[in-house]
Formats: sequence, structure tokens, C-alpha cells
Amino acid sequence: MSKFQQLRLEGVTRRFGGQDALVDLDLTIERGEFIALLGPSGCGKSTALNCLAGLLPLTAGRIWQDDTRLDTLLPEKRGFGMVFQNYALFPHLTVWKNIAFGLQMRRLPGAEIRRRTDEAIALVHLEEQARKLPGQLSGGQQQRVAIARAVVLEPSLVLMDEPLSNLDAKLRLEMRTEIRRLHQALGLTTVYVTHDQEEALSMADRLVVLRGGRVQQIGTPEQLHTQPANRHVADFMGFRNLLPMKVVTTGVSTVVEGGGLTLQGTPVGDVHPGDEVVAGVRPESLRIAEDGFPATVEVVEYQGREVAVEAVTDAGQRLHLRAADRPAPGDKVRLAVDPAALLLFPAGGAH
Ligand SMILES: Nc1ncnc2c1ncn2[C@@H]1O[C@H](COP(=O)(O)OP(=O)(O)OP(=O)(O)O)[C@@H](O)[C@H]1O
Repeated sequence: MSKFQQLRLEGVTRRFGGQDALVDLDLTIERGEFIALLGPSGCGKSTALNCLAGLLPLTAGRIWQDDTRLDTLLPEKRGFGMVFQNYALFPHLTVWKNIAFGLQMRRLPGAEIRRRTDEAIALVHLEEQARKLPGQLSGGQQQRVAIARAVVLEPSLVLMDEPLSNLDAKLRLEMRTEIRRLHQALGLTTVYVTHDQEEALSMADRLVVLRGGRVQQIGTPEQLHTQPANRHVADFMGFRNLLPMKVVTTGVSTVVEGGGLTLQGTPVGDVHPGDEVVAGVRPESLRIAEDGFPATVEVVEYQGREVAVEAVTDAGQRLHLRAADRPAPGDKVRLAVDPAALLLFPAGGAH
């Protein structure tokens, strides 16, 4: 299928028995975008991807590729490429033949098959390995073969389901860059499933955060990082400190109290005096400061230039922070947070 301008998911829903795996997903993917579907295990990421691929029929909703209805087409008619975490290479075929296979199935002329296969091999830097069998390659090289095999067919959309989860940490980092490079070099449109928020933030143009089959937020990495829509997205985006509190005053500043603390924060959405909220702050936004509230250091963990500190307030609230100089367990410290960095989410908030 030819390249499209837009792919639109409208109210895409999938139930298994009575259980909602994916509910009412609305998403417009522009040509050339890199979209990450992000969320914890069981949130519906793979269901969304499989609905797109045509491997799962929709319970409700529609998928459009420009003006063509796509959700009624068989998977092979959609022209998408797929890369999974288990590479599913043919073990008895060389790297070259694994990559050429799809082109041969399409009965393209031999010269074109050779040219495109050689190009794909060069793109993923596997020239040296072209004559080897998959079993003779490292995990990262095998994953590169799987990617080359998908992109050699010049798919209008590439779907990737946790393609790096079987690789070790160092290789995962390298392959992130590699996949992003290929995405750009080939002008691909990519939908990438991961439960790793760092991976999603570093690779994607836009992220779709799912929870319990429902979209929590769609936005750029920066939007999600700085303006999480609710406490669940905040939790996922590294707001490790999430404190139940109650609103005291609103207006010029919003004051909340709870667990023996009185703090100023920034509401996300409507809050009123008396409301229960969850106050969220990242470890890096909590500072050791003389005018702060008292806490006792419990755990200090070395983390490169800084240390990660766990401290407990007098009322027993456990907090995570970063510190440049090394406090010791048992130290009494004072902690403060800027009102702009303390986000206040309605406690009953979205789902
Ligand atoms: N074939 C199926 N039959 C019944 N329930 C299913 C089926 N596939 C998925 N589900 C359920 O649908 C929900 C979403 O599953 P899905 O695989 O999409 O989640 P996920 O976010 O991809 O999780 P993971 O990261 O663990 O793969 C889960 O509750 C799951 O148990």
C-alpha cells in the first residue's frame, strides 16, 4: 500500500469476553511520526498494536488510512512492517536470505531484490554478517536483521512491539539510537510499544500513555514530562513522591496540608478548598534547604555525580530526593520544594 498522509484511529475498542483490553482509542498519526504506546503491563499496548496490524479484529471503532477504511482489511493488505521482541528469523537461512525473503515472495526481479537487500543490510551495518546464519549472531545483530527484514519492504507503517526487551542494557541503548536513525533515514512512520518510559521519551515524537485500556494522555515527551495530565501519568513520568493532601486555600497560591506538612503547589485542573489531592514532586525537585520542613535521612545511594536519598518526615512520610553533597543515614535535614514543581492532582482524577 502506498504512503499515506494520516492514519486515524477512531474509538478503537477491543474486549475479550467481558473485559475491556482497549477502550475508545482516538489517535491521528501523521506520516513520518514516531509514536510510542506506553504503559504498564496489561494496559492494552499490544492490543492496540495488534488492532492496527489487523491481527485482532476491533470490537468497535474504525481505522482510516487517509480516505481508505483499513480495519476491514486483512493484515497482509495493510502493507505494514512488524518487528517483535522474539525476532522470528528463519534459522536455516543466512542473514541475506532472511532479509531478501519478503521481496522474493513478492516475485520482484532478481536485480531489484539484490539491490534492495544489499541496501537494507548496509543500513543496519550487517555487511560482515550477510552470509552468516542467525544462530551465529548476537542478540542485537539478530534484532537488526529483523528490522532490516521489515523495512526492506518499504512499509507505509512499521509496528514494533517491545523490540529491545530481550537485549542487555548497553545494547538496548545502542539500538534505541539505531532505530531512531533508521526511522529518520528511511522516512518511516513508526508505532513503538514499550513499558519503559525512558525509552519512549528518548525515541518518540509523541507518546500515548495507556492505563487499564484507556488513554491517559497523548503528548510530546516535553508535555508529558512537565505537564502530566493526572497522577497516574505523573507516577509513570518519574514523580516518585506522591503525597495524599487536602487543599486549604486556593487563589493567588494554592496551599495544601497533610501528613504534618503544609506546602504550596500548582493545581492540575480544578481544585477547591477541602478537596483531597495527590501532591506530586520529582526527586530532583525536592531540595535540602534551611527554610524547609524537617526530615531524617534513612538511605543514601550512590548514583553518579549525585546521590539518591530516602528521607522520612517527622510524621512518617517517606520521600525521595537527590543531593549533590552526601548526607549520611540518621542526618536531620530540612527539605523544600518550589510551588511550581509541586503538582496537585485531584485525588479522584481520571480513572
Ligand atoms: N487473547 C486474549 N484473551 C483474553 N484477554 C486478553 C487477550 N489478550 C489480552 N488480553 C487482556 O487484555 C488486557 C490488555 O492486554 P495487552 O496485551 O494489550 O497489554 P500490554 O499493555 O501489551 O501488556 P504487556 O506489556 O504485558 O504485553 C490485559 O488485561 C490482558 O489480560
